[in-house]
Amino acid sequence: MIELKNLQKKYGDHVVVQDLNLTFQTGKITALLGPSGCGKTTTLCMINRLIDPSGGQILLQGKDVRSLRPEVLRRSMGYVIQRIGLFPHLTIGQNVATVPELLKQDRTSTQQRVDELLHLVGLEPSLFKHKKPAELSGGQQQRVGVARALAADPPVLLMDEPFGALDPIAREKLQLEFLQIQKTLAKTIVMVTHDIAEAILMADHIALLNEGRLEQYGTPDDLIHRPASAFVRRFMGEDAVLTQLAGLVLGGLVQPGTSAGMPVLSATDHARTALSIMLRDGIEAVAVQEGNHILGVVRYQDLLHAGKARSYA
Ligand SMILES: Nc1ncnc2c1ncn2[C@@H]1O[C@H](COP(=O)(O)OP(=O)(O)OP(=O)(O)O)[C@@H](O)[C@H]1O
Repeated sequence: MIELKNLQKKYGDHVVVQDLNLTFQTGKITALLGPSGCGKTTTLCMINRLIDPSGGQILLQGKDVRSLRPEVLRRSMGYVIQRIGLFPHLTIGQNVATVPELLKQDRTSTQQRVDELLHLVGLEPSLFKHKKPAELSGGQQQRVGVARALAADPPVLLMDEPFGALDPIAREKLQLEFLQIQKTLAKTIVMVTHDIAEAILMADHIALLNEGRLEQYGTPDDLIHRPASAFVRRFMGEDAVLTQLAGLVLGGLVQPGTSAGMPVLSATDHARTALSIMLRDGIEAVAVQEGNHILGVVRYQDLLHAGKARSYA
C-alpha cells in the first residue's frame, strides 16, 4: 500500500500539487487522471523520489520513502515511461537484464528471467533477445519497457502514459494484454494518463486531479455516475460526448456567425476533430469551409447538443 499524506509540491510560488491525500491499494491499478499540467507526473515522480516533495509524506507499506535507501526504493518500484528509455546500444536482452545485473544476480538466473519476462510480454526471446531497440516497432519497444520494469519483480509499478506513444489499435491491444498479465502478477500500479478511455478500461480506481488538487477518488463507475463536482461531470462527460459524435461531420452542424481568427476546418471534417481542437486550444468555436467558401461556424455548445441529441435518439 502506498499512502500520500498532505503531499505538496511548489516551484517558487507555483503550487503544482496541493495537499494531496490518497491511498493506492495493494494489487490494484490506480489511474492518476486529469488535464494537461494538473500535476499527474509530478505526483508520480515524488513516489519514487525522482522529485522531492515540498511538504507532506509518502508511505510505502507504512515506511516514509525518504527513510529508504535509494537502491531499496528502486527495487520496490518498477518505472515505465512513454518514451520508453531503452538503451539504444544494448540488445533487448541486455536492456531487460539491466536491473537484475545491477542487483548482482548470477548470469544464468538473469538469462532465465529475461526469457521469462520477454515471454510474458509476448515477445519470443529467440527472435527478439539479440536485436537492438531500433529494430523493433514502437509497440514492441513498449513491451520491452514493461518487461524491464518487471525484471526485479517489484511489488509496485509506476507507469507514466505507458501506451501513449502507440497508435490506437496497438494501444488497445497492449492495454488488454497488460490487464491479462496484471491478473496473475497483481502488482500495485499507479498509472498516469490523460486518456479517459484508458483510465476507464484499466483502472480499479481513478484519482482525478485538477490544478494539483484531488477532485475525486473512486471507481470508474463512481466518477461517471456519481461525479463529486461539476468539474468531474464535465471531464468524464466530454469523452462520452466524443463517443456520441462519432460519424458526424461539421457540414451538418454549421451555423451562421463571424469566423475571424478561428481555426478553419473543412465541412467534411469530423465533429470529433473540432471538439478535440477546442479542448486542446481552449477555444469556443471553429470556422467551417467548403472549397474556398466559409460556410459559418460550429460552436462548442453545438457539438455538446449534437452529441446529446444523438445519445437520446
Ligand atoms: N521543474 C519544473 N519547474 C517549474 N514548474 C514545473 C516543473 N515541472 C513541472 N512544472 C509545472 O508543474 C505543473 C504540473 O506538471 P506535471 O508534469 O506534473 O503535469 P501533468 O499533469 O503530468 O501534465 P501532462 O499531462 O501535460 O504531462 C505544470 O504547470 C508544469 O508547468
